[in-house]
Amino acid sequence: MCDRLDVSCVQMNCKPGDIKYNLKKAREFADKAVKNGTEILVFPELFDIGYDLSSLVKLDIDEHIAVDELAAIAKDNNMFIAAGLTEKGYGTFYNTLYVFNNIGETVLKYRKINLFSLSKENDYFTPGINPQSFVIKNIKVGVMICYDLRFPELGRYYLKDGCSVIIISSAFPKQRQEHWNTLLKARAIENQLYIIASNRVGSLDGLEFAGNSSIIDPWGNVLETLDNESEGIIKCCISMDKRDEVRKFIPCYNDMLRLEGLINNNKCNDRIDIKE
Ligand SMILES: O=C(O)CCC(=O)C(=O)O
Repeated sequence: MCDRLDVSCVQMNCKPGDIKYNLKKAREFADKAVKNGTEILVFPELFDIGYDLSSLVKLDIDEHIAVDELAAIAKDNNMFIAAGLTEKGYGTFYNTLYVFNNIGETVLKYRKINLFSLSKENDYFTPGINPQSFVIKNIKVGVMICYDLRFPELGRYYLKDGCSVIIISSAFPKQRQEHWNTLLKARAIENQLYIIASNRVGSLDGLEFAGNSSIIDPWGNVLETLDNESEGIIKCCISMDKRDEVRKFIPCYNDMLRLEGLINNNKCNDRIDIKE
């Protein structure tokens, strides 16, 4: 049983609505990543359109351009790729994270569950309803997209599902960079698993993005990170020995099960109503 994985994260500045340009850059990043032994490479949220939601109505997005090219890049470089892409459904769009394996097959399609209303994502996309995970080298990996990060319930779901890693593909704004860094660490520490988080840099219509793409271990140590403006790739070899060491040292999982039992036996009577 293999317990190590070479993971890399891309931090890029995408061109709004220019799918071909963004895919060309993706191939360049993958060509670099393969040289350092990367087994799985992660790209930011909706990086095909550079998170430019207005381009969805202007462009006749053909999902397959991005999906086919990313699958080919994965195959050509013999690596897994996780990438945030636009998915065109019947009369709707989804904000989707695709995972391709090293022979170019789609092994996972996760549709963002928590759409970000502040950016009007709800006006453009249909929300997903299923958390998703996949396995690489016997290591189970759960996935999130950007705003999902704010919901500890999803991280918990993946922990209970047996995941040792969570991949997060994002277009998280600079204005809340501290939230980003804090939430990434929190999800790693509370679930005692690895976080691999890819974010974009640059700006779109005055909205600046936070970068700070990071790889964090189950103890909450930031193993690798980037600043809030540079493009680049970070790489780490993650080890399940570290996961086991942390989980043995503080047995959060068993204590959580006990706590859940207690909570389920106590009914919550007072609910908070938030007035619109
Ligand atoms: O949670 C946030 O502050 C940002 C979320 C976001 O930008 C997104 O989900 O695209």
